[in-house]
Amino acid sequence: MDLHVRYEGDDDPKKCTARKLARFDMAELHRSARATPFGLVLNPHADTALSPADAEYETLVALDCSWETAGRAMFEMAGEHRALPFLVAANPVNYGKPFQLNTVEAFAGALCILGEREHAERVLSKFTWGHTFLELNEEPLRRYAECADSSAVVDVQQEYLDAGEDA
Ligand SMILES: C[S@@+](CC[C@H](N)C(=O)[O-])C[C@H]1O[C@@H](n2cnc3c(N)ncnc32)[C@H](O)[C@@H]1O
Repeated sequence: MDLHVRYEGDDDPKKCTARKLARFDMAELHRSARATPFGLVLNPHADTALSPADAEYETLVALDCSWETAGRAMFEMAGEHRALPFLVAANPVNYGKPFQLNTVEAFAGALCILGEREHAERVLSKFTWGHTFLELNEEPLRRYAECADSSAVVDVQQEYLDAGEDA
């Protein structure tokens, strides 16, 4: 799976995980939506959850911008848009927050669900906290990767959301 980033550049460049991936030739940055290749777009506002049924695609796209500007309109670009199911961030900025992943975490979560666990480990290995993302999300990632389709992923996600409400 090729990793592409629609790079907005409005976040702290020193902490930007997409720029770091690009430095290691692990992802390609694009400065405009037009220049960004068609593929699976990781979009937290999408109506459909990512599932193993999406593994036929060869291009994964994230939008790297600050969470303050990451509204629905920012994601207007060609592609098949998918939201990631319940997963928890492990990065020092948003540690423990569900759904609000940074770009490398979003790529890694998606790669695991799409059956490319080794690729996920490779991208995360560039970050000191990277392996923590896989540890924190070990069980949901394994279960999502076993689902047949998006609705099965949503059913599994509901169990984690319900467990959170009971806690
Ligand atoms: C808002 S940017 C923030 C990036 C941060 N500045 C960094 O350095 O990594 C994170 C991107 O990861 C993807 N992403 C994060 N959480 C997601 C989710 N729950 N569902 C789908 N995509 C998500 C989206 O493409 C989103 O725009």
